[in-house]
Amino acid sequence: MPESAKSTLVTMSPQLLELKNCNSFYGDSHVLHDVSLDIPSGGGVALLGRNGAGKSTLFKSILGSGPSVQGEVVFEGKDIGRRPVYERASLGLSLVPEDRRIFPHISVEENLAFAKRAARKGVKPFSTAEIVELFPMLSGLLDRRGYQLSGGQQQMLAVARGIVPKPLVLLLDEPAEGLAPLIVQELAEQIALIRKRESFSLLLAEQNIDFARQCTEQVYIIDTGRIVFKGTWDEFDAEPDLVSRYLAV
Ligand SMILES: Nc1ncnc2c1ncn2[C@@H]1O[C@H](COP(=O)(O)OP(=O)(O)OP(=O)(O)O)[C@@H](O)[C@H]1O
Repeated sequence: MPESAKSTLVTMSPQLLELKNCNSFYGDSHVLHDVSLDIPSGGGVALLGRNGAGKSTLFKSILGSGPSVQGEVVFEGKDIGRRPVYERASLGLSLVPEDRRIFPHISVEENLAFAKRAARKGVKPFSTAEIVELFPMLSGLLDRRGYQLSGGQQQMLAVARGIVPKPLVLLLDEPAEGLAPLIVQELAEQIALIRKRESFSLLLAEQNIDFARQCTEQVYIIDTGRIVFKGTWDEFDAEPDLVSRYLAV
């Protein structure tokens, strides 16, 4: 291998998305403190933390959709921290927010069709048939309007909509919140399966540890706006007091 190629390999980052020493503020309120987080290409990362710990603020800091951020948001090696939210989304970042935000007065099929507009240039989004194959729960619901769906069906639709544009990074903010255990299990299996078939990266904010474990390989814990743990699930399990210290309600 030529020397120049070797040095490129050495300096190339294996991370697709990185937050580097980010401090985020709502006005005078300092919410994220020196947060650094890496999402490897094709990797799955869970972000665990109690209510108010800063999970949604971290997502908004990645997308540039709320707090003011000091520090770097690096995507494919470039600092995108000064770019507007629509430009960051068009790079392949897809957020499924905590409140789902599906359109209540149009059909499931129309909700999915709408999401195709978020596909990157040159990328063919998933067709409705492909999405139904990935999310069998949505078959038979295509004509229903958003408001006619149960909470679990709405969440499936929200996650499906996030996947339609074939993102490079899917950002899922507490998708299991408020769902019945059976639906949570189905959602976990779908996400794990889709991750195996499609090679996108995942950042998953959750309070449901079992759900997060099924969908990801790495774990971060955030507490009062600071990252207090980073490791694999095995490393997480080796420190059982993490749960009582940072995650118990
Ligand atoms: N728009 C805002 N203006 C001011 N403070 C905010 C705003 N949004 C969130 N906060 C505060 O920032 C802190 C972190 O909130 P954040 O929503 O990021 O937490 P979270 O971990 O996502 O929790 P939850 O699951 O309850 O949404 C909290 O103290 C919250 O009150």
